[in-house]
Parts: sequence; structure tokens; C-alpha cells
Amino acid sequence: MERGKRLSSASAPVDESGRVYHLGVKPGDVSKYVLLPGDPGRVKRIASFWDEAWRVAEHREYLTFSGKYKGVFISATSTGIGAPSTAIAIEELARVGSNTFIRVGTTGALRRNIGVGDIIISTGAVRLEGTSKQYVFPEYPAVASFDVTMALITAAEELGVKYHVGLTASTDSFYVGQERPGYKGYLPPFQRGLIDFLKSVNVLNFEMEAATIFTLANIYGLRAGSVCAAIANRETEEFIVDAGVDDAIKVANEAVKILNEWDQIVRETGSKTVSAKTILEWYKRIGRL
Ligand SMILES: O=P(O)(O)O[C@H]1O[C@H](CO)[C@@H](O)[C@H]1O
Ligand SMILES: O=c1cc[nH]c(=O)[nH]1
Repeated sequence: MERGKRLSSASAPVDESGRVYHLGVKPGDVSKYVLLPGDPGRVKRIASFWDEAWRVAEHREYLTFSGKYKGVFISATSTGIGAPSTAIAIEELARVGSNTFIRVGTTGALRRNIGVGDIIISTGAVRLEGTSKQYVFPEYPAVASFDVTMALITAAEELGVKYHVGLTASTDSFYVGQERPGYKGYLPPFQRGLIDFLKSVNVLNFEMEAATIFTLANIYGLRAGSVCAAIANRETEEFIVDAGVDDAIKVANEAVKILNEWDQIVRETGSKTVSAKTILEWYKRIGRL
């Protein structure tokens, strides 16, 4: 948005064509299905797997591409690192009509049995970040949508990608908040043992955006899921830059295609939601049953 431009209001700033203030997208620019990487650089990587792709907007940490993937209108918008910028992305994408969000991220695994390069599909998130607490009290669940999650699992199965399914913990800090010693070894007592505690309550991994995405999607009745590449393992201390990211991207793109086909079957059969019946019908149609 150019300097000096007058927007509609302070409480809901948009320009005359409905472009939202931070993302700079307007209704019609983005698909209802939006992939959400934290890293703007990953948006182009995601779009490189599409049949058609065009840049829609770029402002601050928010880069948006739209395009076609196997006939489905699809978009990707980077959220930036952490909860505050991610909440802005969800708020503004929802206002321009997006209703199905899939985080495509990187993550640190907490269990030895999760290999670096494996992907993790999250069913829910521990809200160790602050932004969601400015929306609703901590007891409110940050859960992924079962249909989006099932589409991610189905995509991983179809693509033969090694995946794990379970809870993630979303933090506001990459270092001390994920029990990494800070500068000069700083680590406060209340962070010591965090990894062991989270492992003991069956949390698989750390990242920094899923809890915000899930909480806001639940509040607004929208759909969300998450697939992250385990680039680090906190048990083995391995760290391989971008390990598994292409697999996470392929699974997310394929999940959008699958979900779109399930949504179509739900509409045709007049069901209320994606169910086992939908998925069985889908397998029949692709000749698997
Ligand atoms: O690779 P992205 O999607 O940014 O995700 C992870 O990487 C960042 C930290 O390195 C945080 O955003 C974390 O959630
Ligand atoms: O360990 C990790 C790796 C990626 N992102 C995180 O938040 N933590």
C-alpha cells in the first residue's frame, strides 16, 4: 500500500478495492484453500510444484502466490515466524474468503523415532504462544480439522512419505522457549526439563505457528491442518536444513486436491461433512476399491 494512502477505517483497514492492509490481497485474489509456510522463500518453492502460478502480493513477511494445481485453484501465503504475524495472516485471509488453511512448515522433533526428514501431521497444538491468549482463554482447544488432517494423512500414504501424527507444541521463542540455551547459556529454571515434560505428555514436536492457526480457525468455524518437515531432532541433536520440506510441500498440495474432491462428493451426496462414506466413495472413483 502506497504511503499516504487513506484506508477505509482504523478498525478494519482496507483500500477501495477491499485490499487488506498487511497482506495486500483482495476478495477473488486467493483460493479458499491456502497453504501457510512461515518462510516467504517457501511460497515460491510451493508454487513451483503447481501447473500455473502467479504472484498476487508481497508486503513485509507476507508473500502470496495463487495458481492451479491439478485443476484446483490454490494459494500460498507466508505467515512469517511466530504467532502475532500468523494471526494477522489468518484474519486477513479469512476476510477475503479463504476458509481452509494448511500450515507447511519445518519443525523440531522431540522423539528419537522421528527421523530428520520425516514429516509430522498435527492433530492439535499446545498453546505455548501468547497471541491465541489474546483471543480466548488457555483452556480452549487448538485442534486441527479432522477432514484436513485425514486429507494430509491420505496424501502422505498415497505419496509413500514417512509421516507421524500427533500433538505439536507451538512456542513464541525458538531458543529458550524450546529449551535451547540462550546467549551465554542463559536458560531459566522454568524452561529446564520442558522437552522431557512434553515428551511425557505425548507431544511430538516444537514449532511456532500451528496453535495460532488452529485456535483462530476453530473460533471462526474455518478449517485448518498442519504438515511440518522435521529438520531437527532434539534427542539425537541432528539438524539438516530443509530436510523433508519438499515432501511436506508435496503432501500439502496433494491434500488440497484430495480435500477439494472430498468437498465435491459431500456436495453431491448432500452429506453434512466429510465422512468415511465420502472417503470410500472417493477411493471407488479413483479405482482403488
Ligand atoms: O519453517 P517455518 O514454517 O517458518 O516454521 C518453523 O521455522 C521457524 C523457526 O526456525 C518457525 O516459524 C517455526 O515454526
Ligand atoms: O527445532 C525447531 C525447528 C524448526 N522450527 C522450530 O520452531 N523448532
